Amino acid sequence: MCQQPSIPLISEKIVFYGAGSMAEAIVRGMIARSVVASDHVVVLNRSSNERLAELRARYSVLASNDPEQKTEYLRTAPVIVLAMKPKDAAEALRTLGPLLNPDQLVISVIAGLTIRTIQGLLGRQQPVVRTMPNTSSSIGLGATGISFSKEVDEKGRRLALNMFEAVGLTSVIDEERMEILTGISGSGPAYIYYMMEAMIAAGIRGGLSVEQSGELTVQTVLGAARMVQQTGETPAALRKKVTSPNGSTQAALEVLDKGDFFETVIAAVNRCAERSREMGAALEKELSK
Ligand SMILES: NC(=O)C1=CN([C@@H]2O[C@H](COP(=O)(O)OP(=O)(O)OC[C@H]3O[C@@H](n4cnc5c(N)ncnc54)[C@H](OP(=O)(O)O)[C@@H]3O)[C@@H](O)[C@H]2O)C=CC1
Ligand SMILES: O=C(O)[C@@H]1CCC=N1
Repeated sequence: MCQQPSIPLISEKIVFYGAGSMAEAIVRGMIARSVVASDHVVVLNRSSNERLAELRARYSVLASNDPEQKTEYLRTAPVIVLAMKPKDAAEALRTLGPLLNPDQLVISVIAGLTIRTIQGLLGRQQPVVRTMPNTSSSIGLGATGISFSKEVDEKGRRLALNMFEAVGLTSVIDEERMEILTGISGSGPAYIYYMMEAMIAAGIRGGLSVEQSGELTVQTVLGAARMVQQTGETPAALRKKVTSPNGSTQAALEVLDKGDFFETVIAAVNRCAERSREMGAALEKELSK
C-alpha cells in the first residue's frame, strides 16, 4: 500500500466515459494535485449537457456530447475510464469495443464488473484495470483497490497507479478480493456518514444546536481516524483507553452490543460484497446475449 507519494505528471489524455459523482471525485482530486493538465481530461456522458457544462466550468476540462467528437475521443484516448452505472455498462462497452485499438488502456470503476466481462463485452482482449475507488478521492483521501488484466504492461500499471495514488491510498489486490474491498472502502464512507447522521441526531435531540452537534461529530470522527493512523495503535486498544470501567462509554458500548453492532457491521460489509457479486453476475449474463 502507498499513500500520497510524489506523483509524476500524467501526460496521457484521460477520457472519463461517464461523468457522475465518482468521475468528478477523481477528476477533482487529480486536478487539485496538479497531476494532470485540465486540457488532458475529457468528460463524456450519455446525454446531460448541463452536467458537462458544470464540469467544464468547475475544472476547465474538455467535454462533449457531439456524437462524432465523442467517438473521436474514445477512438484515440490512451486511457478510458469507465464510470457509468453497472446497468449502463453493457451497452456502453459493446459500443466502445469496435472503436478501440490494442494499446488503449481501459480503467473501470464499476462495482461488480469483472475484467473477464469487460473484455467479453468489448469483444477483445484489451488491457483492463479494474478498480474500486471511493468518493473521498475528491479531497485526496480516497482508498482504491486495483487489479490488472494480464494484458496490462508496466507502463499501463504505472499510469493507473499514478492516477489513483494522486487521489489517495492504493492497494493492488487479486481480483477475487475486489468485492470484499468494495464492502470496506468503496461503500464504507456511506456507513461512516450514517453513523455520523445518527450521532448528530442524538446531539440535537439532547438539546445541542445543529451546528454544535455537527461540528462535534465531524471532529470526533476525524480525530478518531487520525488517532488510529498517527499512534499506530489498534482501534481496539484506542477504544479501551476511552472506556472507563463502569463509565459512560462502557454503558454506550453495551447498548451497541445489545444491537449486535459488531456483527451487524460485518453482515453489512458482507452483504455489500454479495450485492457487488450479484451485479457482476447480471453483467456476465450480458455476454450470452
Ligand atoms: N459513487 C460512489 O461512491 C462510487 C461509485 N463507483 C462506481 O462508479 C460508477 C458511477 O457511479 P456514480 O458516479 O455514482 O454514478 P452517477 O449516476 O453519478 O453517474 C453516472 C454517469 O454515467 C453516465 N452514463 C450513463 N450511461 C452512459 C453511456 N452509455 N455512455 C456514457 N456515459 C453514460 C451518466 O450520464 P447521463 O447523466 O448523461 O445519463 C452519468 O454521467 C458506478 O458503476 C459505481 O459502481 C465506484 C466507487 C464508489
Ligand atoms: O453503491 C454502489 O453500488 C457504489 C459502489 C461503491 C460505492 N457506491
